[in-house]
Parts: sequence; structure tokens; C-alpha cells
Amino acid sequence: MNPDILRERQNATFDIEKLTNILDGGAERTNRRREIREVLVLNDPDFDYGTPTSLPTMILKLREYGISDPVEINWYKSMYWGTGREALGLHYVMFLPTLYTQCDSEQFNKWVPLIIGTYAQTEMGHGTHLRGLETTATFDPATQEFVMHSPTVTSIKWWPGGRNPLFLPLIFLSIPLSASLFDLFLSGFALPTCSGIVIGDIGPKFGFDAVDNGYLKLEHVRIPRENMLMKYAQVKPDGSYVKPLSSKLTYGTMVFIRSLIVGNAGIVLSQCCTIAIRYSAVRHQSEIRAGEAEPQILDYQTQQHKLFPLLATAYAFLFAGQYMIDTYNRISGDINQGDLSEMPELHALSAGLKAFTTWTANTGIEVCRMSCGGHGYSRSSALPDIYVEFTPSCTYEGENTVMMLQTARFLMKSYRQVQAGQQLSGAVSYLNKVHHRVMAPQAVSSQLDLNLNTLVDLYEIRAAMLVELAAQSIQQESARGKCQEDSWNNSTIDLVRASDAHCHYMVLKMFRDKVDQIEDPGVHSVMSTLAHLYAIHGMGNFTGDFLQAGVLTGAQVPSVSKCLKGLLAEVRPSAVLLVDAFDHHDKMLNSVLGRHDGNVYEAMFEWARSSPLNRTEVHESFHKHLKPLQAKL
Ligand SMILES: CCCCC/C=C/C(=O)SCCNC(=O)CCNC(=O)[C@H](O)C(C)(C)COP(=O)(O)OP(=O)(O)OC[C@H]1O[C@@H](n2cnc3c(N)ncnc32)[C@H](O)[C@@H]1OP(=O)(O)O
Ligand SMILES: Cc1cc2nc3c(=O)[nH]c(=O)nc-3n(C[C@H](O)[C@H](O)[C@H](O)COP(=O)(O)OP(=O)(O)OC[C@H]3O[C@@H](n4cnc5c(N)ncnc54)[C@H](O)[C@@H]3O)c2cc1C
Repeated sequence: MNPDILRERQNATFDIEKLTNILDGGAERTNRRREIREVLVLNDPDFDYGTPTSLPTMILKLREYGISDPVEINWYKSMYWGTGREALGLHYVMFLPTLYTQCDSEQFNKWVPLIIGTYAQTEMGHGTHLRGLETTATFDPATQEFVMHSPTVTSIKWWPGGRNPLFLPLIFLSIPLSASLFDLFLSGFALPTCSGIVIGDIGPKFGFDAVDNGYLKLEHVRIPRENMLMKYAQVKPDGSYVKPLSSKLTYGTMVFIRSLIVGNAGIVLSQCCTIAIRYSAVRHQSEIRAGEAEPQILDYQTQQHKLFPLLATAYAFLFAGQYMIDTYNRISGDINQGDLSEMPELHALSAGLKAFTTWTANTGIEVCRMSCGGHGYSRSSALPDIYVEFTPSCTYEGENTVMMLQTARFLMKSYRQVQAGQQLSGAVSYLNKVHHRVMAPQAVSSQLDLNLNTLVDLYEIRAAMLVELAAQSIQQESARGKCQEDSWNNSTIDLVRASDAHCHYMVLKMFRDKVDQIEDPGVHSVMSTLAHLYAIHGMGNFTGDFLQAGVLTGAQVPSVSKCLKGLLAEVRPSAVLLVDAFDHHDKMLNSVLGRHDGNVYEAMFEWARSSPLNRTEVHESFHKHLKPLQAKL
């Protein structure tokens, strides 16, 4: 083991295993995760690490081992495929959940055990604006069929992931907005040459190469009436339409995956922090004091400033992900029972946190890559691949700006309710204080109060102020004679800013609440330091907001920076131990720089030597191109 990394692991001030257990949701979950990793994957003789041919093996193994819990499936898949994607991701996170939530019982029993599918909602002309989808589904009572049709070039279904040559069944969204199981295979359309079906691949993408994203054009294709997913809405044999309790129930799968994405952003950021911080512990470069040995780059304050706030953010997002999925499970359970009262709040929270966490993690991955210098740009670091696979999460499952505006819609509605004298509950209850002006700037002392609860309060006041400013912008636009829609559009910068601040406050509050639950003194101390770092770093990035909210004075601004530097120094001794607690296996990280043993250079040389370009002493291109050219010169 590299001596630097060995030294970093001495003198631990907290129990790493206990922190890993907290991240997993308990010691039993840690043990189960490791059992899946060590026994069911790494020590499985059939395991052929992450190669496409092993996809069928993985599916059969999941069935052989009886793994059906979504979290355990994710543990198995992430071990099997490492940081890469695999073609069936969409099947597990969108196709199956749609069948689980939108099929009636007869359809569920008929389809769920049998098929693998994809999710075809986006069209060439519309991905965000679902009410603008153009594909039509026209019911023909004479034949009890829907006639599916793509009337325009912009209505061609575009992007469905995992459209394999066998034509996966599709969850298909069409106008009137309803979901149907469009099963090319089971409906007898087994080949693209069938009349009415034009299908293909949309071509090379930025990344996401393990997933074949396709297109599908339909020309008056008929499918049985029974293929419409009829749990919430039905078309009866006589053609009468039974409306769902809410038209937004069809959007349920997107809310589910957005809720999952929050925790995934934390996982991806934790992977990148593991790689960058371990590498920074073994990389020596330049000098701090003339004539002394080159220091570990982790001892540079700028390197700590790049990585430690991201480390704190990774923990914050992992805890936010736990909160988000627990909230999703609770509210979707109520929805299943017909209680839709918290559906708007679930939508607003999942939409906002999905955007907030993916934007932050997306930027953070690049900071981690650049903090590793040239070796960060090598594929051996795994960082370029992680970035390429993660970055579309800012676009898919709800484009981030649009998601922030959905949250803003909920915040504005809540603000108007408070103005009308209503008492709010839930995540926006802090807006109650706006009405009673309790949000007035606190008499701030000359010293910054670093109590975590006080910091949460300051973020709450910042969010409330920005919500009020956005509402006032809309009111001012209306006062200038603008219609409601133009008043909204002319305030969308303020609205996104308010949603971002609301999400920032929510994430910090979740982090503080999680720290409060930690009983082990050592773990509580180090997590409290990270939560402080997350809060102070955000205050440094958005100082203007806190000044504008009257909760920070100009005289206090230097103390924010001073406090930040102190917290960086406080984290330094525990940095490697804190990424060890994420418990990412080398095989899954697949990163020369992030190895647990820190033996980067030897591994990098071996990795380079294995490059295809090094298979022969002289590359064949010399003999094929250069040598003949030399002969002519
Ligand atoms: C392994 C991972 C692989 C991932 C591969 C990627 C797959 C994909 O990307 S699948 C396709 C994903 N596509 C999307 O996410 C589409 C995004 N667009 C939408 O969700 C919607 O178009 C919208 C929410 C942006 C707008 O919907 P719309 O029907 O136009 O609603 P309005 O904006 O007019 O708002 C009306 C009203 O409805 C409420 N609402 C909207 N969505 C939901 C929801 N999901 N749940 C509950 N309520 C919802 C909205 O809040 C409004 O309420 P009020 O303000 O009370 O009127
Ligand atoms: C890797 C990948 C995989 C995908 N897989 C699938 C899949 O399996 N199935 C599927 O159905 N789809 C899939 N998609 C499509 C994805 O869901 C859409 O791309 C996404 O919903 C964004 O919609 P859009 O592409 O129409 O972008 P647009 O909405 O056209 O966004 C373009 C710009 O317009 C802005 N904009 C749009 N509306 C507003 C507004 N109201 N206010 C302010 N600004 C606005 C956006 O902020 C953005 O800056 C995938 C996409 C990617 C990248």
C-alpha cells in the first residue's frame, strides 16, 4: 500500500464502519450490499465484468438470486457495470415502474413477469412540453383497437432507450395523454418491415453508448384496446373515456425517477471525490517551503477548497436522496390509496431537487477531474467517463431549468396562499413567517453565529426573501400591464433563483437533521464539521443573497472566508477516511487514480501498456502508410 495513503488512514477520529452503515441505512444493509458485491458478483464464476455479452447473464442471475428489491437490483447492477451504463437501465427504472404503477391488476399479471421494455415518450419536436406531444391514439370501437399514428416528422418518437433489435415493448405516451403498452413484438409486429412501422437508431451521441437510443415512426398502426394502461384511466369497449383522478398520474414514473436521481447525484459525486481525494493524497507536486520535499497536493489550500466542499456536498446529497426516496414512498403509497393531497408537494420537491443536485454534481465532476491534472484527463482515471455518462441527467427526466420552474410554480402558489392568510405546512411552511414579517433581518452580531441551526435559519430567510422577490417581480410586471403569462416569463430568472435557494435550504436542513440523529460522538463530530462546511461554502458562493436578506453584514463577510479556511483545515486529517466510508470497491470505481491502495503510478503504467496501441512494438500504420510514403520522398 502506498505509504502516504497508509499514513492518511492512521489516527482515525471516527468509526468509518459506523458512517458506512449510516449511508446504507443500517449495518444489515451494509452487510447485504457487501454480500451482493463480494459473493453474488465478484466471486461468481459466471461474472464477466461489465461486458455487453454479460447482460443476459445479469438478468438471469437477478432472477436466480431472487433479487427484486429496487435498491438491491441497483447494488447488483452498479457492481456488475461499475460507473458505466448498461442497456437495461431504462427497463428497470422506467418501464417496470410504469407497469407497476399504471397497469390494472389483469395487465400487471399478464405483462410484468414476461417482458423487457423501454419508455417512448419524447418526440423529435417535444421532450419537455408533454401537452405538446403529437402522436395520436384513436380508438376504433368496431375493432376494439387503438390506431397509433405519427402525423408529422416532429411527432416521431425520439430517444427511447434500449430499443434493441428485438423491438422491446414500449411504454408509449400519446395524445390524449395516456400510456399504452405498445408491444411491437407481442402485437405481431416482430420486424421493422411490418407496414406502418419505421424504426431505427438516432445516431452517435455525446456518450451513453451502452444504451441504444432509437426512433419510432408509426403510420396508422393498430394495437388492442387492452394495451392501454388502465389503472387510472380507461377507454371502455363502447369508446367512453373514464378520466383519472388527476391527469398528472400519467407523469408518475417521471416523479419516481427524479426522486431516484437525487441520491444518484450523491453517489456519483462520492465516486469522484473518492478518486480525486485519494489521488491528491498520493500525488506530490511543487513545493510549499523552499528546499523541502514536494508536498502532497492535498496540503494545498486551493486543492482543499476544490474538493472538501464537494465532499460535504456528496454527503449532503446522499442524505437528501434518502429523504427524497422515503418521501416518495410515503406519498406514492397515499396516492395508491386515492389520497392525492401531497402529490403537488412531491412533484415540486422531486423536480427541484433533481435539478439542484444534478447541476451541482455535474459541475463537481469536472472540478474533481481538473483537480487531478493531466491524469484526470486520462480515461484511466474514470473521471471523463463518469462525466460523459452523468451529464445528460441535467437534461433527461425533466430539463433542469424547466424543473426549477415547476418548483417555482409551487412556491408562488404557496406564497399567494400565505398572503391570503392561509397557514402552510410541509417544506414551504417557512413562508408563513413571510406573512407575519418574522423574516425581518435579524439584529446580526459582529461575529458570525456558527451554530448549525442558526445557519439553517439564515438559509431559510434567504429562500423566503428570494421567493418574495420573485413574487414581487410578477406583481410589478402585472402592474405594468403585462398578462399573467408574460409577467411569469419576465420573472423566470428570479423564479429559478428562488427555487434554487429553496432547494439549497432544504438540502442543508436535511443534512442538519441527519447529523442530529447520529449518536456516535466521533461520527457526529466529523459529520457536523462537513455540514458546517457545506453551509459556509454556500454562504461564500451566495454572499450577495445573504447580505440582501439582511442576515449578513459587510463587516461579517471576511469572517465567512476565515471560517471556511478553518473548516478546510479541520477536514484535512479525515479526508481520505471520509471517502473510504463511501465504500466504493476498486472494481466498481475502475479508476487507476482512485485505488484503495494508492499505488497509482505502477497501475497507470500497466494500464497504458495494455492499450491497444501498444500491442506491437511498431504500430501497423507505420508499415501501411508511413513507410510507403518515406520510400517516395
Ligand atoms: C437510468 C436513467 C435513464 C434515463 C433516460 C431518460 C429518460 C427520459 O428522459 S423519459 C422522458 C422524460 N421527460 C420528462 O421528464 C418531461 C418533462 N415535462 C414534464 O414533466 C411536463 O411537461 C411539465 C411538468 C414540465 C409540465 O406539465 P404540464 O402538464 O404542462 O403541467 P403545467 O406546467 O401546465 O402545470 C399544471 C399543473 O400540473 C402540476 N404538475 C405538473 N407535473 C406534475 C407531476 N408530475 N405531478 C404532480 N403535479 C404535476 C403543476 O404543478 C401544475 O399544478 P398547479 O400549479 O397547481 O396548476
Ligand atoms: C441521454 C438521454 C436519454 C434519453 N432517454 C429517453 C428515453 O428513454 N425516453 C424518452 O422518452 N426520452 C428520453 N430522453 C429525452 C429527454 O427526456 C428530453 O431530451 C428532455 O425531456 C428535454 O426535452 P427536450 O429535449 O425537448 O429539450 P427542450 O425542452 O427543447 O429544451 C431546450 C431548451 O429549452 C428550454 N425550455 C424548454 N421549455 C421551457 C420553459 N417552459 N421555460 C423555460 N425554458 C424552457 C430548456 O430549459 C432548454 O434550455 C433522453 C434524453 C437524453 C439526453
